[in-house]
Amino acid sequence: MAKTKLMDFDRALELFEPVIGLEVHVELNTKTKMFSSAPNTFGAEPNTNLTPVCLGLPGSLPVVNEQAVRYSLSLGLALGCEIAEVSGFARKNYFYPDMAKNYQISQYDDPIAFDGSVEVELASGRVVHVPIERAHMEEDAGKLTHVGGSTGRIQGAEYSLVDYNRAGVPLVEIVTRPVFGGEADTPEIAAAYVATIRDIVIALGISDARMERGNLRCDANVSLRPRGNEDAGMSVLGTRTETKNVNSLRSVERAVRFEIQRQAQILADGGTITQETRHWHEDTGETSPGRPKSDADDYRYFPEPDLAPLTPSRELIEELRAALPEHPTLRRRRLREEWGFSALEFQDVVNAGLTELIEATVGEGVPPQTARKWWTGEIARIANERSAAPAELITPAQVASVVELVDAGTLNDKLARQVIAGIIDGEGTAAEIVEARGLAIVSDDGALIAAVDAALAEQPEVLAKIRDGKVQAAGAIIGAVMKAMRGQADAARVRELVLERAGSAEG
Ligand SMILES: Nc1ncnc2c1ncn2[C@@H]1O[C@H](COP(=O)(O)OP(=O)(O)OP(=O)(O)O)[C@@H](O)[C@H]1O
Ligand SMILES: [Mg+2]
Ligand SMILES: [Mg+2]
Repeated sequence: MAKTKLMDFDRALELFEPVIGLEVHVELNTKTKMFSSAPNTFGAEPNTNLTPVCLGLPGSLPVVNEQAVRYSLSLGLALGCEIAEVSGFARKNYFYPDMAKNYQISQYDDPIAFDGSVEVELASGRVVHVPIERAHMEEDAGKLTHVGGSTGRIQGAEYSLVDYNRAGVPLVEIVTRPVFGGEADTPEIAAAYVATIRDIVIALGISDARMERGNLRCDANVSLRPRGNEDAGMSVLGTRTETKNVNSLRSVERAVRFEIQRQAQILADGGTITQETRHWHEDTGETSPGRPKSDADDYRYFPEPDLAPLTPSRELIEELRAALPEHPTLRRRRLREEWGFSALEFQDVVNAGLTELIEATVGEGVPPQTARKWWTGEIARIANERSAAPAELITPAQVASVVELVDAGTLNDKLARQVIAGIIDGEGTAAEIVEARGLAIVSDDGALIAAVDAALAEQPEVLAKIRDGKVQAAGAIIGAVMKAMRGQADAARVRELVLERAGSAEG
């Protein structure tokens, strides 16, 4: 495939203002599906999580999942949306083999939540408010696997397999209004917005939110308009493309950036943008055309006759509002300040998914920087080595018990690492491991002095240097003593003793 002609990104921004709109689909982690009692679990044998409702078999009737409604209401509230007093379901009619019913139950002109705003913080610290048009409930379709052929798509495949386990899984689609005002950071805004949605649904506990599993998927709409229209708002918008199902944060950023550069080149060459869906290719970093799509796509929406409208009570809404968790962006800002971490330190913690563990460890009385050091250091290293999650290896209380022994002078950091390894291997409590492995620091000066004297006697040239006032030479002796003590000594105390004994040793 010929490489797509792209305009330099900075040049594209000189000529055009990028406008983006994001549609995020969130799969809810309810026990059962949106309209049936079929289990909502990932990874089951294909076509086993099914009831007649999932397949739309004649005579089957959908029933709304109450948990899914509560989750959707909570999400709507967390997005700062208004909640509709009455909202209904509608049939969106189209044919595709991943959908046995030939229609998807969705919401159309009366979504459950609308008119919200999400605060998004960029790496630079800039805060952007992304306006939310609507969040509506719908059901997921099944999953197709195309076999043979080279496109990975239904066209050209030898045959395709269909798994309806996902058909009927509850979804919320969150749709933004067009986002203006991004410049060089428009691609980053897109990724940071999706990250914030992910954080919100995780904080709410309503979705597993694993993008690689498709629990959270983003369609990225991008258009450009010539400079000079910045104040025109919605009245002058360029033609958009919609890149479908982008499934990582990095890909969202790359796909938006790519579309800006691609569209800019076409427009600058006097061409026009085709309104279409596009596919993102992780390997080449490019998008390719999908199907043409007009705003007037006629899905023949009509009210779902088998479902009554949703009329959540004021009491329920207020109950859910009161139970909302702290907004993840605000929570992060608060924790960062409370812990006194640098932006980089904090970002590392967030990226490693260690925020909650560090918070719990601090709750056990460990200073934040100490908690950070152990979780991002030794524990993360072992977790990585064993492809395990840190939380599965050791608890915050266990980490605190090790830190306590360090503070008490029983352990130094090196010994503490061995104790942590012992805890992870199930050898017992920190105290038991110190006892069983004989790990405690030797605080008996008698044993230390003997080791220091022996090391000084072995390296008379170093001894002479120390006596000449070259104190930095003591490092060699300290090292030898620490080695002789198998690390079980307090290095600061050893240093004191080395200087003391060198001064008094007879030459
Ligand atoms: N000219 C434009 N440039 C960039 N974004 C746009 C433009 N026009 C609309 N958008 C954004 O595109 C998204 C359109 O999503 P919406 O769900 O409303 O419709 P759709 O993509 O036509 O339908 P479907 O849900 O079937 O994909 C919204 O986020 C909207 O803000
Ligand atoms: Mg949409
Ligand atoms: Mg769309």
